[in-house]
Amino acid sequence: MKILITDPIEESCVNILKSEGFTVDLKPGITKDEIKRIINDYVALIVRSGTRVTADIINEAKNLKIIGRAGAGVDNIDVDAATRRGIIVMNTPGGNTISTAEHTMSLILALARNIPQACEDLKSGNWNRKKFIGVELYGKTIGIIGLGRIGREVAIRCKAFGMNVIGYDPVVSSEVARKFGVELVAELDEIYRRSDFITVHVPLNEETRGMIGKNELLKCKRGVRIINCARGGIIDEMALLEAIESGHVAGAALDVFSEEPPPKDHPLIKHPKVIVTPHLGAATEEAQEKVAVQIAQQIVDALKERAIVGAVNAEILQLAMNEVIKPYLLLAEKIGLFQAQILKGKVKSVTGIFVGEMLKNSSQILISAFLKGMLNYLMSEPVNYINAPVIAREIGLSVSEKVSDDSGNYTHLLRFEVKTDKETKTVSGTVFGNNDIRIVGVDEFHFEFKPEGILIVYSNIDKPGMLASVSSILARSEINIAGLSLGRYGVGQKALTVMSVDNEIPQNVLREISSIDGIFDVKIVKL
Ligand SMILES: NC(=O)C1=CN([C@@H]2O[C@H](COP(=O)(O)OP(=O)(O)OC[C@H]3O[C@@H](n4cnc5c(N)ncnc54)[C@H](O)[C@@H]3O)[C@@H](O)[C@H]2O)C=CC1
Ligand SMILES: O=C(O)C(=O)COP(=O)(O)O
Repeated sequence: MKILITDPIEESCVNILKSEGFTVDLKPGITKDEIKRIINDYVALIVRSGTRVTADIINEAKNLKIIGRAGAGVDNIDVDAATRRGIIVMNTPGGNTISTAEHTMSLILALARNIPQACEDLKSGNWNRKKFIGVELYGKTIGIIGLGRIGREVAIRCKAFGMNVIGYDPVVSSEVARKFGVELVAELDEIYRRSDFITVHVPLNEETRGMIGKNELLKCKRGVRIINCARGGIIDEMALLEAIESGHVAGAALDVFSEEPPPKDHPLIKHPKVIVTPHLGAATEEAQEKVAVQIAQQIVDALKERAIVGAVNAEILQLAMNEVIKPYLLLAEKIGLFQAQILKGKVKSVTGIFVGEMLKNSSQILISAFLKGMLNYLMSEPVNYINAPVIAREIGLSVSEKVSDDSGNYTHLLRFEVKTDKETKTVSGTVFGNNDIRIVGVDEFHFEFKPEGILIVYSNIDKPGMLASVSSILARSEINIAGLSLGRYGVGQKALTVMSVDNEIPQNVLREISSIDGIFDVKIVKL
């Protein structure tokens, strides 16, 4: 199996992958066209922020299973396109947290004391002590937007400088924020209104793109200093330039830019009140070693199906590695495949009904497993746990779940109800022992059969001779019956028969069985 790496990465990443038996092609600086030309050969792609993994690359990658980001931000990867194709996207959060927090502190201090400007001035032969008078951090208020891994480490360090730290993050509680010395505010406006320094530590996404623009900057205190060590594009660059030129913003420190590398004559970068670094937040020996090792180990674990760590679009996959859940996933998939082959009409909706705490807690992945089984049969493109819900949505399938206490005496029971434009069909199953999967109900009929191999499924009137007629046709064609399961209402009423056979059923045999009086809806099901 081959792995492609398209950005510079520490050697330890390559060494780990090779020691686990993978072939690794390290091609930093490779062009997009070249990636598109060769990507089909690879099962995994590893990038940093330099490679834009766009939908057109992803669509060429027929064998790709994982896109690994050696770092935190995945905004350079089209995660939706990857999910649609069933490709895992994973990052290595935490590996570069400290380095980025320390870089943020370096920028805050450098900005407060005009260090880059003073350094450049002195190197060009001047001795200007007055020109570079700065401000103290002590006693100033810093507003931290985004109190995740990096935001929190920045908060701890700002506290050590005697700053008053306020923060905004919709998913963090006041209690948690207080542990890091942060006063949580309810509105971003309060950050703008109160802060002497503002630093952003949020991911770049549709919600955060341009979140600090002209209006937000106007809400800030006059003389505010702004730091961006997260992503270019979160702060509107032109609005920031205008606010600095007008004197409303005293200065900015930027590690990241909306276009990287930025254009040569970027007016914001050239501005004397702006200090810049070329995306160096994670550029330390320690961070690079950590993210290189982490991404290599995560990819090995995922490709060898040992564990899924760091997946940003497939959190539920971790459950698929759980030995107790595994047989239920196989069962759900087989029920999906079974339903797809016996249903009449166009599928409109699927409802998963779960009995037992363990199954209720795993409902999402069980539904994905069912959809995987059903959609792989109905559609020509490959469907897996990751893209199954997306594809279901695309084709207008309504998917829901219910919990049930109607266990039919089973501790754990899965039931999938599928509605088409012609009928509703419900199939249930359970697992005996550790991994003996069984279908135990089809509609109102109770059964017990193993969902595997070739099955003949038919409805019939429950009267003498039905089974003998079918078995004599099969015997004549030298088809061996391996198992039999009958479900019926009562004598003389409608019944359902599931017969497992050892050989393929030729069309003429199928026609002959279908023509028996009292037998109808004959289906061959392959599981
Ligand atoms: N300059 C550099 O080299 C580096 C930059 N980064 C950037 O920093 C970002 C943050 O990294 P981590 O702290 O590790 O991520 P994280 O996921 O631990 O934290 C992000 C936080 O932002 C919060 N958030 C999301 N949307 C928000 C919004 N609209 N308003 C306020 N808060 C919001 C989240 O709730 C979360 O707590 C990354 O996404 C990446 O883009 C990360 C590492 C290095
Ligand atoms: O991890 C992140 O989000 C970063 O921005 C670091 O980027 P890099 O891996 O240094 O290109």
